Amino acid sequence: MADQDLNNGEKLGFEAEVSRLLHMMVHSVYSDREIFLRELISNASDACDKLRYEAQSDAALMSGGDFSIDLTADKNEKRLIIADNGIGMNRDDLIANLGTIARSGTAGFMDKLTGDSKQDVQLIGQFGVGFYSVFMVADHVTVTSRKAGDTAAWTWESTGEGSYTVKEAEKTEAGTEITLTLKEDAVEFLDKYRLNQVIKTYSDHIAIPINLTTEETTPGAEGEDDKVELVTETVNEGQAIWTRSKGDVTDEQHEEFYRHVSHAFDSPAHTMHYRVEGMQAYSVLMYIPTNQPQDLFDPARKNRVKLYVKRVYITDDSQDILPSYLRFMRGVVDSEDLPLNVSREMLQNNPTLKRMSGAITKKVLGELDKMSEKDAEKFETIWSAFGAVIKEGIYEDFERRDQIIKMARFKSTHSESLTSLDAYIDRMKEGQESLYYISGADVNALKKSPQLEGFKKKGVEVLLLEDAVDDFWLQMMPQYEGKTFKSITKGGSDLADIKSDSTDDETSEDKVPEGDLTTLITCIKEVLGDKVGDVKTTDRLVGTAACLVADENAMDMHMERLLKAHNQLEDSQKKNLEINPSHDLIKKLADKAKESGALETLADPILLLLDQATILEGDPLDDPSAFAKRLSTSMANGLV
Ligand SMILES: Nc1ncnc2c1ncn2[C@@H]1O[C@H](COP(=O)(O)OP(=O)(O)OP(=O)(O)O)[C@@H](O)[C@H]1O
Repeated sequence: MADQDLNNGEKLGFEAEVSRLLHMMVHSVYSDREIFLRELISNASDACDKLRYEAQSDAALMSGGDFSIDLTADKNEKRLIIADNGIGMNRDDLIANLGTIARSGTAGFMDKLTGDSKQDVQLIGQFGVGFYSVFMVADHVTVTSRKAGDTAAWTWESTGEGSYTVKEAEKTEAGTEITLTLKEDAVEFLDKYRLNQVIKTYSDHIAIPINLTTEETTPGAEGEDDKVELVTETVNEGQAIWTRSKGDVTDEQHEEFYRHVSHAFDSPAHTMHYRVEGMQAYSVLMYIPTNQPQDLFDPARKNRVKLYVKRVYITDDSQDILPSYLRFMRGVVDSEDLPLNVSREMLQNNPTLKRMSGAITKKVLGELDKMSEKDAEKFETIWSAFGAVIKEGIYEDFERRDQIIKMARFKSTHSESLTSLDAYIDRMKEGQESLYYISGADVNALKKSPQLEGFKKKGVEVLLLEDAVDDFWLQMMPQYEGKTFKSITKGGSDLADIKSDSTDDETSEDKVPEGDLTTLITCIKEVLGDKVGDVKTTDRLVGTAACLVADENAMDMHMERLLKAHNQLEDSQKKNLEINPSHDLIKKLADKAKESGALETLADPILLLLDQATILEGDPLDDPSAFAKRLSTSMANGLV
């Protein structure tokens, strides 16, 4: 609710979520309060980048000279001022940016709050809370800003308690000046050495000079007052980190730059820092994160790598720098060849960018490939976080699909660790022609699938595919190294041709004789009618009497479920019921099927057989109450 303030400003309430957040900032004790400075400097640097870009097409916007971030510590007033000559904010920007939760990092933070303030406060480090973190150290904050190109300036002011005011102000140049009146227990952030240390730790990589002005006192001579002077020094290197040579950048600097550039709070799992010269010239400083970024599975599948041209920031929204299946990468690509005045629109289908993108993609995949051989453990960690996304490349990058599938890792019944397809092939059994897999969203459920029983018994390895994308790339790539992928939930799994590990196999088993089986199958078909496609015997079951499988030429059952869930498929295809001729229940049914009146006595048990196979698939029953009745009758009969 807006209302007129005494100073003629407009008083506005924070969005409810912001109030909640600010309450935490004001009242909780967080040990790493110094991060507020990182946030403010990072925002100031982004603001300068934005103005530099805008000024490419409108030089008049650049009225303030070279970019810099200027910090002034005023011990008397207990004030710390952070000023930049970047893009600035108008009144609406101030309200939208400093009155609501607009950024995903802060939203992620809010989502994770538990209500236990001790626990919650630790999340600040993991998610960051942007500008609002200033209220950990300041009890009063003013932000005076003038947007480049505007003449009006505005001051935003708050104590972090429920509301803020916005009023017109005077400011001679575009940019933003933030004044923090520090809390009693935060005056350490006025000390030159402390400020130096914080800036060096978190912001050394910032490509704009960060100047620090502090008061320096020199003792006066006998009878004279001490001399107090203002001293300004530039604290950071001020050189874009990606233009430094590889050996000059420490791990800590990479970590800080990664956090700045990706707005993330984990550490990079892998760093790629290199420069290309020749036909094309560009620098790359990219990171593979440790944790999955929040927007990883957003349908927009957006890239976040920032594009610079000759050190000038252009965009972080170019979908042409890397293919979507590498959208987890974070960092910077700085081209020497693109024109400086390139507009974001011009980047689409730009041949220079395309060539660069192709080369960078090749390099990323090459690096992953190398890592998969030389540092399997690190590769598996990265694959576990991003494999599901990289596999999209098998589906959509025809040129690199072979390379991606070769490096892909999968869960399997062989062991707890991941396997490559090459390693799977090395372990294939004599007589095994296909690469067997089962797909579904939950690996633990997959491991219990009845269809696996026969494979386990024969020691035949089955890949457990748990990512939705698996069903899609399998359509594009039905074979690997001349071997066909076969779903074990489909017919034709030809287990009989594979030599078994165990000796107590097939022969010793007393199965239902062929003739009796034929009678039983006829009976089952009669009872089930068109509820199933076909009824067959199978050797894929051991402890289970019957299961449902898709026809050999039909769509895999998991794929069908996925498509139905997305309304892309209406009718399911009929499944085949496969029965286990070694199972006691099937033996008993086969005996009964020979008697007269079998159709009537076996109707309920046969329907139950189908019901339980349906339940095992995790599918709902068509008629649960009929199932309950059948089950009760059967149990009652059994108990007599
Ligand atoms: N010095 C500044 N100059 C211009 N705009 C600013 C400045 N500081 C903040 N802003 C604006 O306020 C917004 C919110 O800032 P905040 O630090 O809360 O989050 P953020 O910077 O968007 O996210 P992150 O902290 O992940 O970088 C920024 O996106 C920016 O638009």
